[in-house]
Amino acid sequence: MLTISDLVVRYPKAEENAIDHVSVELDKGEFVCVLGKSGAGKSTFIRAINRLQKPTSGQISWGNTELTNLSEAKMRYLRSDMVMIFQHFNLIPRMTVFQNTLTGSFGKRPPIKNLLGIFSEQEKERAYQALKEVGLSKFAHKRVEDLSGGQKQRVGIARALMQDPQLVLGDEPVASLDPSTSRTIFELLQRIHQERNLLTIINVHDVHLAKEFATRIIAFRDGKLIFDGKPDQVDEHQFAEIYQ
Ligand SMILES: Nc1ncnc2c1ncn2[C@@H]1O[C@H](COP(=O)(O)OP(=O)(O)OP(=O)(O)O)[C@@H](O)[C@H]1O
Repeated sequence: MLTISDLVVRYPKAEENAIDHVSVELDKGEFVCVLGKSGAGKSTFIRAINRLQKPTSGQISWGNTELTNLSEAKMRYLRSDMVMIFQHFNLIPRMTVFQNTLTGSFGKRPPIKNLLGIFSEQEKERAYQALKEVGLSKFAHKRVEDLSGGQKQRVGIARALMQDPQLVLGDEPVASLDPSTSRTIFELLQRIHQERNLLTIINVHDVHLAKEFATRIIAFRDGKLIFDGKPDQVDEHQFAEIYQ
């Protein structure tokens, strides 16, 4: 269970809170899509959960662990429970698909092994397995820079699977992809979500995708949580409220 209590994020020198006293509980098994117009606070919300953005006040708890005051070392370990899938993939373009996937195991290994690039047979096997899961086995030894956007995002997902995550965060993971590829990526995320019984939280601009794939939708406006409900409750009236 992810429990967010009275969360505030204010950026330095900003006059308004980017996240303004938000409380919400999200549970395993839920596929949550986060809606809101540009600047509403979606990305800040997602980034505060894994502390890429430090909260100004309030609490975020994952299970029994309170995240907001955790030391960086402990957070680093815990973060490996959580994975982030980014809009621009955050891959290393000149490295192969396989090498990029292996980097997903970094969080739980001694830094020296990461630095030297030493991986066990078991880790390599897991990377091949992750690539199989996202349908990229054939591309394992291709350089990432030679892939399409959708394929790159699959590498991002394979890298995430290497961490054996409990919580998947997506910061607009399909914003750079065409509609058909976006749908395929959502199908993949949904399959992984269901097979592993995860908590998945994804920012998305496309309301149709959110309504089709989410089990729950939350929406922000000016940093405030203004909607929390089932996808079929996002009707024309709600749509106008969210995007006005
Ligand atoms: N690094 C930053 N420094 C200062 N202000 C920021 C920073 N990042 C975001 N903001 C501000 O915080 C608010 C929320 O931004 P955020 O990126 O979370 O919105 P968003 O809903 O994800 O928008 P988009 O859909 O355009 O990505 C906005 O007013 C934005 O200008």
